[in-house]
Amino acid sequence: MTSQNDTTICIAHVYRGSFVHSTRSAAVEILQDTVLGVDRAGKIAFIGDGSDLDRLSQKWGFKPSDVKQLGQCEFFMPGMVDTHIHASQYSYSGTALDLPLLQWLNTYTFPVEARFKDLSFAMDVYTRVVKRTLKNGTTTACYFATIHTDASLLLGQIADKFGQRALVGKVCMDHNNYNYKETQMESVEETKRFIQELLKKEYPHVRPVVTPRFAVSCSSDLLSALGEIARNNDLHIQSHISETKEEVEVVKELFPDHKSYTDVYKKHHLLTNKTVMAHGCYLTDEELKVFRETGAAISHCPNSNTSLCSGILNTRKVLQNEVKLGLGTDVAGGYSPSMLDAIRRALDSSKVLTIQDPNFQTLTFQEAFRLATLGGSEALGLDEQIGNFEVGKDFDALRVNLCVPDGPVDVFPGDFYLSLCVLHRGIPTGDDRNIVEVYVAGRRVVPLPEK
Ligand SMILES: Nc1nc2[nH]cnc2c(=O)[nH]1
Ligand SMILES: [Zn+2]
Repeated sequence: MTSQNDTTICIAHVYRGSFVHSTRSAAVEILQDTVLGVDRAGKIAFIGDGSDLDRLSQKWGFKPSDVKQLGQCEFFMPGMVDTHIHASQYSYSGTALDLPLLQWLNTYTFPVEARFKDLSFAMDVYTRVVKRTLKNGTTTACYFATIHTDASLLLGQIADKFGQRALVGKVCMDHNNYNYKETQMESVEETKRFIQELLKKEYPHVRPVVTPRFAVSCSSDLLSALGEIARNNDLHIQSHISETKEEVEVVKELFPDHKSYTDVYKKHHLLTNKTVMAHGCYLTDEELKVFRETGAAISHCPNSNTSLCSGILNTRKVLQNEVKLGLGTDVAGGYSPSMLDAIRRALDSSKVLTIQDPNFQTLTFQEAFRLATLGGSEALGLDEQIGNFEVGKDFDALRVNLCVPDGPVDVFPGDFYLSLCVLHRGIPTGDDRNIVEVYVAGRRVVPLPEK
């Protein structure tokens, strides 16, 4: 269907049914019997009431018979935003979780990442991780690749091919015990080449992100150079911060002239309103204040935090400090590529804090849902474009069916009307089988192409 109305917006698709999303004022809002139109550019052109269909069809120039009606057990929710995932670690996810972070990196991670010099290995792993995360409803991923420029460019190409929205980072590190590193000059030059070549491709939904691995593996000169590259090109920045106590101590020794771990990144111009830092388990109130002032965001990676015994992020404190917060899978420190898992782990880890202190205000299910969608879009500075169903935003959406044959969720007759209760049941028990279609900027990307 391609209809053109008098304002020359061409409507490509119209859906009718239940929609659930977060807004600035409501952690979860359920829109029953709603009609949503998507234009040819993949943007949401209108949202209206089902009872108003005739008027909407005249105004927007579509035929009521072209409307795609959702089933009784179905609803649309916004695509999920994974604010921190290592595409290059996907091949060993679910294994090698028996060491603390710094040993884990040297023992398992760096040897695997070193293999990405081989583009055929990179092609295999990156193709699988993009397909797997899309099937699990990740419409936007903020990826770490490896130090290899050409393999990192390949990740961008694969995300574009399968239609995933992605920030892709060529990892930078010039300081490390293991033989997986670059010189400072190589790191800077290759980062510039990566940015230039990725931008030259003009992929509509794939952008480069400046990626110092973390302060432990970067010299001060490299951090400064990367801060400057990000500023000169108005780019996103991603890294890790305060994931474990041991790491915080190492950073203190490496950067004795800095007030805190946060101060290291701030002084090197790496904390901006386009920065997302993973973990942050041990950030002090003073450091959180710096995050708020700079507009930098935190990616909460609960699966990884428990799998590597790193720590527990106090999400309530982060939210109370008005620091932007999203969720990340942190594959392969986190063993699951699924953002539904990230929602569940965020709730679990918050409950552990309540067990330790009954006065701790546990994260609600609704808040966790928001972190995975609108919160993630805010953390990546993409909330003008994605994150919920608002007119003018891109239609990044998941069509969820709670009653798929042989699916993991049992829906009872009284549940058919979409309610918070049904949603509440679907999130803890549902999985990728329930995500029957995935859309990025209006394009259907799941089911995946056959070949
Ligand atoms: N979880 C995790 N933390 C890191 N800190 C520096 N590099 C990494 C990594 O690859 N994974
Ligand atoms: Zn990470």
